[in-house]
Amino acid sequence: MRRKIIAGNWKMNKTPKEAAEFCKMMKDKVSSTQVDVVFCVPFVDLFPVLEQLKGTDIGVGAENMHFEDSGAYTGEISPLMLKEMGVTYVVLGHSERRQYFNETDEMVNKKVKKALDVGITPIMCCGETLEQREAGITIEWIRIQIKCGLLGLTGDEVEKVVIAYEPIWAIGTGRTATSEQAQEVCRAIRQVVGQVYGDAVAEKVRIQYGGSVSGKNAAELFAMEDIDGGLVGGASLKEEFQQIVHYQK
Ligand SMILES: O=C(CO)COP(=O)(O)O
Repeated sequence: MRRKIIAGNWKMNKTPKEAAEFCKMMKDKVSSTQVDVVFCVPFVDLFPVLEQLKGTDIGVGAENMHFEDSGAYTGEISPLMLKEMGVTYVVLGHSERRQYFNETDEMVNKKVKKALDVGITPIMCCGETLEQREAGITIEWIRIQIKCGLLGLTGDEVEKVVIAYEPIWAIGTGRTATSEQAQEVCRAIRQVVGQVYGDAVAEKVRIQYGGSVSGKNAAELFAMEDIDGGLVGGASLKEEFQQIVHYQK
């Protein structure tokens, strides 16, 4: 039985002070023994968030990182920096990074490998555009993203990766994929992992859905067989996040 993982992705929101206040208010409300809960936050918020969440079972993640340990990469943050701070997750290959910062599958693959090497759990994102969905090539596209993102990893490593399926047309639009649409793609992701790394690995890998997840639709989405939780944008910035974490109630 896979343990569900529900992660907030704050994106470029909350100053360090706002981050600390929010965590102080939310930490007891989103503590859960049923599911893994993670806050993925901007780099400058990591310190106050780690401070506030110390002693809780809530994980803290970054929203990106470089694939080198150090070097002449002005403005970048390295995996070793994150590791030393106590960061345990990192979102990689989010569609916003692919779209606005030209991240390629090859870069995502390097970052996923590096995160695993330093002991940070990657949350690797994939997802299709509306045009791709309408052209009927969603599954093909997702299979390519997954195969490229995981290229060169061992089965043991793949088991540790969290995969987030986020249809781009559902992000920040209020237009959630139906639970059947989300399930169909999450199932296809598990199948491709199974084909490349074997069924035992596929059974263990956790696959999240992301895209307008809310307190209202979380229970239905997370009840689907191949959906092991969510990557939550807008609703993770608000008290509503607690309804998502406690979706069973
Ligand atoms: O991109 C997302 C999470 O990474 C989803 O964002 P929303 O929940 O705001 O649609």
